[in-house]
Amino acid sequence: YDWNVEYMYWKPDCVESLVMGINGKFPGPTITAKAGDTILVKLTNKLHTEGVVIHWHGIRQLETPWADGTAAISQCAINPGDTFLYNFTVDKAGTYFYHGHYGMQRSAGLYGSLNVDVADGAKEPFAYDDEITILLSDWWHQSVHKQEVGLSSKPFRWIGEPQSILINGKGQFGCSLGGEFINGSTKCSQDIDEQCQPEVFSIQPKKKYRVRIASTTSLASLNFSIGNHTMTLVEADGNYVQQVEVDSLNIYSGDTYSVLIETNQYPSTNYWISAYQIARKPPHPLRPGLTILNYKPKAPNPVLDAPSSSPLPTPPLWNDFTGGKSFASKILALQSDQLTIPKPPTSFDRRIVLLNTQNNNSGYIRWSINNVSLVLPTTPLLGSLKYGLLNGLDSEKPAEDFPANYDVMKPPVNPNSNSGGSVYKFDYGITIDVIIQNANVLEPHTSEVHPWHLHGHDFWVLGYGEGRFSSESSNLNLKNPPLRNNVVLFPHGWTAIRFVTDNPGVWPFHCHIEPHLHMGMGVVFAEAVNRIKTVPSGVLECGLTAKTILADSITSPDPLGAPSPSPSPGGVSSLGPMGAVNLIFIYLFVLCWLYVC
Ligand SMILES: O=C1O[C@H]([C@@H](O)CO)C(O)=C1O
Repeated sequence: YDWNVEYMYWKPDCVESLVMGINGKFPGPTITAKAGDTILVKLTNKLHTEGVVIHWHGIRQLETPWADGTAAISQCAINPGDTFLYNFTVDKAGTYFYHGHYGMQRSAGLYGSLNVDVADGAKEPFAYDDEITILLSDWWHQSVHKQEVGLSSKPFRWIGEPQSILINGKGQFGCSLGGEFINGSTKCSQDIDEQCQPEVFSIQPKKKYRVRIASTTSLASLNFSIGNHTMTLVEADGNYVQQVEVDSLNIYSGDTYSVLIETNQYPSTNYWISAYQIARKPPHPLRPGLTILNYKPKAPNPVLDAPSSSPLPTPPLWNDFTGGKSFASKILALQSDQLTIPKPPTSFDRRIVLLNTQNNNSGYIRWSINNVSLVLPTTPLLGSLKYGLLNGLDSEKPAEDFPANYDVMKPPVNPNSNSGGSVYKFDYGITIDVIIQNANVLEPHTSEVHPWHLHGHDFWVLGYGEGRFSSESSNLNLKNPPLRNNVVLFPHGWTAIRFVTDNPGVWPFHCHIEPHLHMGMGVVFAEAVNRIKTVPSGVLECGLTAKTILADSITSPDPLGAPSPSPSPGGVSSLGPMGAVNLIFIYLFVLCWLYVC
């Protein structure tokens, strides 16, 4: 793929805004691949004054940790005008997406779908005739730059709830397709702009469809449903799950699912596809993302024909966390004789408890993990760790637990926290348990939902619980825990996950809510960095690593160390031509010295 990232005027929800698009499109193009394929994306930064990177959400980047697309962690941001080549393998079939991972560029619209089919000759554990892809997002009229400044200002300015929920990049602000069914809402007029006309999903009757659904929302958690169509859940985050029938899905930012539907309903009616905001109090009147499922051959005008649809699905109560937990507990690993579904090791080698707190550092509102609010360094951590550049790293070792007397049900007694790069170092081949522990925010009796996402891995979700985690009394599921890369943390509760450190790299683990990560809600796992062999030129030529690489002359032939326009596919050795010359020189010198002695 040859992609240009640029700002464009666009009307995602019928209101003109600046949107970050790819090749003049918003959302970016859908990538469709087969398991085992190599993906090459030549990304040119056409933003005039900002760097850019793209993260391939859910792709583990086996042996290509430098292609994970996290600015200041796995690579230097690509400068305006520069081109960078992402070169990685999609090793496993599933539903994924990609998005910006620098500042709040995901919220600016830098995202698209990434679907991986099974390799030729391989079979999914379910059958379907065709598929549709749905990418959910949320949209603000305030630019992400204003949002970012507000979040780091004193006094703090919160971004508020989204103006619109988008389905495949389209929403309607100030009106609703389902206007007559939503208290206080008005129906959209016919002549809404093409850029915000809902995408109608037209399907053939009497077939089985796979619906791939991913959420790249900045903030919103969503309840997704398709009117009159029961959904059979078959995949979560690129892993097969036990088939279970549901009427709706609770989908948090960073989650992906596949469901199967039978198109067995009366074909002359249209059916609503709806995404209602949950887990945070939504605005009034409700502003769900809406579109329609339509049976061919009748091709509807979505605005005119929406009222002739079956009844609009009713939203759940936004704070129905009991329903949310019941849905989460239905997601279990598929048990299969035909497929090898990895089981978790029965015990762990190291357990890390991560307390999530909201803090007030002299009027600056931050989120912290074990009292450290993540601030990324200017040199990518992959480089500082690989080359042992201590100046690029925090000397402070992050805490593995939090004080026994901390009351997770109350606001913090001391709301102050520290800032830094919270890097946990892991040896190769050990089993890590992480307990993500939620707490009360600064406001009494309040705790929020946080979806946590791990890069470079799938993890087993061992369980969820209320209050403070206790190793004696908290139940963990070792029998059939689902493998995922994203997991919800419920208010005032805990979530336990397990993974094995078998993928050398530097992997962020963070809240997938964009403003929360911006406010420090994450940590970094540095895993067996000594085993990372090659890093192509163009990845680390910034900050302290630029100096090291130049000084050692071990990389880019480009004397300025600027990201090379096209690193060769598969990566080039960090030992560039100059490094080889140096080695020969040292070898000759040692030989002469031995001879003289
Ligand atoms: O990070 C957040 O800040 C606000 C609020 O807690 C303080 O204004 C909010 O709702 C968040 O999720």
